[in-house]
Amino acid sequence: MLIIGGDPLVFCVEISLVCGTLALLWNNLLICTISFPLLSQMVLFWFWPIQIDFPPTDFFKQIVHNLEEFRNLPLLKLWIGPLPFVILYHPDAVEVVLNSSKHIEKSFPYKFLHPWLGTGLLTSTGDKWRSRRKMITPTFHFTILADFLEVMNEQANILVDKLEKHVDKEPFDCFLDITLCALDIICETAMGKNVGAQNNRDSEYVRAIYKMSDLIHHRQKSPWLWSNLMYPMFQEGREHTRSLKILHSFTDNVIAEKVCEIKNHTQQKDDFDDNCEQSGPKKRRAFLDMLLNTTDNEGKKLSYMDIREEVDTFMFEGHDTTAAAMNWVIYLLGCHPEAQKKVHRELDEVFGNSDRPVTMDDVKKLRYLECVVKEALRLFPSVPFFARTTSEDCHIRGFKIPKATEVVVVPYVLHREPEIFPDPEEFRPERFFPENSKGRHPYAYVPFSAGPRNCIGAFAVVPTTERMNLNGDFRSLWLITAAEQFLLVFHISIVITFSFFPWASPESTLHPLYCFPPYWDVLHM
Ligand code: HEM
Repeated sequence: MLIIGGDPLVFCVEISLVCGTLALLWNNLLICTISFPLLSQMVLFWFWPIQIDFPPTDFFKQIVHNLEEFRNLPLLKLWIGPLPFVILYHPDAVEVVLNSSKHIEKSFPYKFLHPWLGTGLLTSTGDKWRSRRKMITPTFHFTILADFLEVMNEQANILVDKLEKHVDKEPFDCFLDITLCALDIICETAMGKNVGAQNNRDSEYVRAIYKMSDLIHHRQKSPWLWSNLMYPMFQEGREHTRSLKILHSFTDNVIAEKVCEIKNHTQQKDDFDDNCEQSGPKKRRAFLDMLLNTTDNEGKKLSYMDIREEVDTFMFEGHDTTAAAMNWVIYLLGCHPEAQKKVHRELDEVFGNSDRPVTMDDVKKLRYLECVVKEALRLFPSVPFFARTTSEDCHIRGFKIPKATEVVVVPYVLHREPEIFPDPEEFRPERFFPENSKGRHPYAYVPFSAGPRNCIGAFAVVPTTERMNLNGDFRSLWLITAAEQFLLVFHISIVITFSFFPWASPESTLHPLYCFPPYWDVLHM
């Protein structure tokens, strides 16, 4: 009945979950792995190609729905096509994987990022990942981030000017405006190139980034698109090749320009040094400048392809996540006028009537706003799930998980554990006040992942990964993460502007026309 009347994936997921659960109750994950895949695969392979093409919203909604239903079970397993995934949604389970320096290998679906991102920091593994992480970490030093603040201020001003045009007018969808602002910031900080996406939303590069993200997401959940040989035969595969060309030639040009610029600059500096003392305005350095100068332990520089894969990785990881988070923060403040009022009060205390640029000191003083950002990332983590392949046998919540198992951490569900976050669906920034976060399980809140392979954007101002794991234990605002700073600066501008809007005033809530990242919206219907 379910197959005929409903969605075959739901049916398969449910069969797998029930079977998996029974096997787990018998305390033997392997029985489950061996006994049931045939049934699930048969159904999936017969029906998937016809019916799995439902929107990403439904796909995610189904997974979350099932996890909520079985939350009280120690572990769950989900089949995606021929692949079984062990799902982790309890802090003890998440800790085993994230805290380990062994389980650093990314899961199979990350392979579809390789044509675009190569094996950069996000997708690499083993020694390559270790040495890259060591090389790149210093470029996220606090002082370097302070330089980037200037770019954030400039771009945030452009955004505010755009938003001001809507004051006292009809409600509108601000999702794209905010996303383009995030994109401009990452382009300038990562590559030192102003792409002007905010003023030209139709740029070929911008369109290619979005197309590529959609294509990869779709391919990850469509087993018939997995073969590299077959993929180009599909319309999607051809679009993939086209977008890839645009993205790579853009990065190629930027790197070539940069190399040229550095050569000229070195030449000019040598000539200049020969004649007199150096003076003039300080040149802003981008992540790319640093990559071009970075060396490994043996003093070897990164190759051209190494640099390109890292620039592409940071372009992708650095803007999508922050854009989603900013949008959610604004939405939640619009829905919670009391919290919005408090943010306003705090901004007034720090800025008064001034419209000067935001400084690092200002950011440190905005304690309530920081809690708002954290609570938004709890409810709507920008990376709602991420996955690893286990590198050795391990034990999770009493079960033996064999080497090479695909495991998925689902922060969206983890962050809703009612024993740790009572009334989990409620937006309560107070949860992150220092006095309320004492003693919280260190792996109960992981919007930036955690452990040695956490988000490098979050790692920046925290001296050790272990300290970063103490999520919620932010005794000093020096521990604000890089990614959060990025969000806060935007946020200040946005809140100021939005306060002019009748529908976002403390007395009202955001208009329903407001649009969200696609994978979340149906969850509230
Ligand atoms: C709200 C903002 C952000 C959130 C919520 C976030 C979240 C995450 C998460 C969950 C991961 C782990 C992904 C996985 O294991 O597959 C990750 C990894 C990563 N993030 Fe972020 N991120 C944010 C901003 C940034 C920014 C601004 C940058 C760079 C400018 C960045 C660069 C990276 C990189 C390079 C990795 C891979 C790290 C590694 O594997 O060693 N992220 N991020």
